Amino acid sequence: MGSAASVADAKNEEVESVLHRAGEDQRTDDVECKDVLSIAPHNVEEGKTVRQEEPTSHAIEISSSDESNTELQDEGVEEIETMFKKTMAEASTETEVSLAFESFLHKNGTLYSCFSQHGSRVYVDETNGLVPFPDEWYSEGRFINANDEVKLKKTVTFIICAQGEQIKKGKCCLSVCLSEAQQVPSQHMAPSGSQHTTGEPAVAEDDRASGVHIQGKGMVMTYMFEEKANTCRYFDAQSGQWLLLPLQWEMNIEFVRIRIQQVMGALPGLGDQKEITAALRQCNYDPDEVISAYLSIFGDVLFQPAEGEQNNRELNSFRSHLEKDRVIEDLKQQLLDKEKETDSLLQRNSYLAHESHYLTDVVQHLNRKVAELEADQQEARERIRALLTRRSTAPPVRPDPRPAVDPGRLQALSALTRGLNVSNKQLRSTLGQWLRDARNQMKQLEEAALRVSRAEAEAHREVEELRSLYRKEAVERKALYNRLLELQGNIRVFCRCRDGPAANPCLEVTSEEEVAVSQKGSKRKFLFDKVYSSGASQEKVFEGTLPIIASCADGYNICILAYGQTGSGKTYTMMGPKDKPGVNVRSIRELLRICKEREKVIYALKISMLEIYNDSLNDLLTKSSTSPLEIRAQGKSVTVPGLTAVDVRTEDDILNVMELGEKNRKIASTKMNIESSRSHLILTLRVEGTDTVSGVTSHGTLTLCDLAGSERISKTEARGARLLEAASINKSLTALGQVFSALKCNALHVPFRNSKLTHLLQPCLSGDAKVAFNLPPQQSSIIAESEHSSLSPRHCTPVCFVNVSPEPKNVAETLSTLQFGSSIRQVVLGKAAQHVTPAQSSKADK
Ligand SMILES: Nc1ncnc2c1ncn2[C@@H]1O[C@H](COP(=O)(O)OP(=O)(O)OP(=O)(O)O)[C@@H](O)[C@H]1O
Repeated sequence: MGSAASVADAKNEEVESVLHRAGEDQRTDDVECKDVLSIAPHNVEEGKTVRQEEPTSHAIEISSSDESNTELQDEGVEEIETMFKKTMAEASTETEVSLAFESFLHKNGTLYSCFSQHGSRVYVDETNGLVPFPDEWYSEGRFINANDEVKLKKTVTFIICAQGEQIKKGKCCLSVCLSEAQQVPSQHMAPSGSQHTTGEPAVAEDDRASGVHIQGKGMVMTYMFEEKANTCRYFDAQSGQWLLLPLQWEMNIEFVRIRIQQVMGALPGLGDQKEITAALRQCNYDPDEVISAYLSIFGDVLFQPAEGEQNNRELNSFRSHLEKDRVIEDLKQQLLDKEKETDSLLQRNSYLAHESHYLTDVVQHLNRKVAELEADQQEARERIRALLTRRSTAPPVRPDPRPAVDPGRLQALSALTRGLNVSNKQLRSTLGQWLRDARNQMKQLEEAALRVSRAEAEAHREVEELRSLYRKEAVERKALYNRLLELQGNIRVFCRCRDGPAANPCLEVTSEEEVAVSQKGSKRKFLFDKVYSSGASQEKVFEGTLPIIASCADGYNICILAYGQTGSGKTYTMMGPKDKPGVNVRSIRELLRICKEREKVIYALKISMLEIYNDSLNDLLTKSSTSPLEIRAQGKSVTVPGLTAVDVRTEDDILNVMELGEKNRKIASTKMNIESSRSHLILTLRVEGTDTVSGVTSHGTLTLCDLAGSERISKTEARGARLLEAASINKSLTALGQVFSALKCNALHVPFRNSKLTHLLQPCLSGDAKVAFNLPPQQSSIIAESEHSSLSPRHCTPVCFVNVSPEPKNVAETLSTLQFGSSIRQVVLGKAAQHVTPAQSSKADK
């Protein structure tokens, strides 16, 4: 085994070296064929041409172009023969030489031709010839049609010729890549046969000339004429003409036979030589074209060698299948055509049926007509006959003499008629013109109306826009005005009208801010921050005071007053019935809610109630007081020593306290009010809040004051004690008016001490003596809360309800009350002060 292997290796090396040299020779020599399949002796000298023909048919011919170098040629021939004896010893015995031809596509785009033999591979380099295939290239590219390589192992017919004589002929098996084989140019496919035939000397040297034995004719000379396509003809001596050779004979000509062999060698599956001959004829005797034609038709099934009969059968069956398919296709097409034809015939048929139906109807109709006409004709004939009969019997009728016509009159009539006709024509044309004009005018009018309506809509839209703009402006103006008042610190005055008689009320609420009073035919209007009509609910009325409540929890003194004539609804507004609580209850409820909401602040609420009756103070939360209460003033701060102050936590606590105070209030029946309050009620709620975070303490006071009735004494018809009450009430209310007057004109002295009422209300109606500490905001969450809730000074200024009655008999009091309210509305109190104690000094202050 070892020796055999070494012998084989040595043989391969030799082949490889020959191949390598051949590559070099190809670069330097005038080589006719540069195909990598060229195999040449390494010592072929200059002047010799190594010619490789028909590489795809694998027939190799080596011929010399220089006849003078006979010795060298002989040497070359010997060497070639030796080499082939070595390398293709097996060829003659149909043994395969495992020399494989491959194409390698490098990733840089270059296609290399390679050979491999016994596992070693070389490739053809443009400059260096055959070079060992680098290992790294395996990962840098791929072999093309490597699979086909195995399939295309073919038996190679080789003929070695020298000086036109065949010196060696044999077969070997080589592997060739299909792609390469297909890429071989067809010009290399020149016929290789050089068999000399007997016949005409003119074509004796030509390989197209040949001879064939034809039955009955003997041996005839053939020649491949190069016409438009090659055609094989034989020379008919009898006729002296070149005649077309039948296939049966043609396939035996060497020229054709070689090509048949080539085709059959490449496609072992083909068996019918006659058929191949026919194909060759069709392909201009180009075996490559025939092979590719077969391959394109039957595919690579032809690479598999098949038994002749079986192969024929398969091919025939394939063809018959193809034929059948074609026939089926034709039949299908015919069927489609027939179907279309049938459709059109059916359509035509239905159209004709329709036509026939219609024509039948027409014929019937015509028949009826004919019958009618015949009947008419018959009748006419009978009548003519009757007339003829009558004429023959009756005397001739004389024509009536024509009436005599006056030609003059006839002419006049005719002229008149013509004139009338002309007039009529003119009238028509005038009328037509008028109608056209009228239509035009109508059209113009319609357009104008359309324009007007559009303009109207536009104007309406503009008016609406202006209105909405005006409303917006009014709201903004109002807001600005309110803001101005807030900045100034004006007392807020709300007017509430109670219900009255439906007929002739002296009061009229003209807008949300205006009320008008009619007296003796004249009307006076008063402006307030808000006017509530008799229908306004307790909730609605409270809404006006709601914003100031929160500031009490921030350490401001808040005061809400109710002023008005007896029976005008002051107590109703402030206290209200149980089911419709008034401002007092609602304010305290709101305050409790706010205190509860502020989790970081601990609030302590104390409530006290007193009345000012006949200019003396009564504690309404105790019955045990013996000595009258006195007011103690300390700067602008006012206290009532000994006044009961009850701690309250819940709404119920407050309601109970208020109920107790109400019970203790001095009430008497007046002519104006069955349950008239004869005293001023002052309910004070002190709110002390301690911030658990900063330790800052706030001291706010909510003062709710239900003043006694402001009626004139004469009207109450009071006597005795009632008279004294009334006088005292009037005095205190007058003092209140004087205080407001002084405040309004910014007087240096404000007479707060003229009455107990004004004295008690001093902290609410003036700048407060207790000045706020100048604390940084972060130290006081109370201040922060206050700022956060955007409280303006306005939110801390007093609120005064002026209650009025619409009854005409009370018009004077109503006017007086409204004047009072309108007057105090102009009082400017300035910025309210916040009462807070810082954490460090809170103890000292207390
Ligand atoms: N807006 C109102 N809606 C319904 N009833 C009202 C209204 N205003 C007043 N009243 C009723 O009119 C009567 C008199 O009202 P109220 O006692 O509140 O008047 P007053 O101004 O407090 O009188 P006085 O000064 O004499 O105490 C009460 O019975 C009260 O219920």
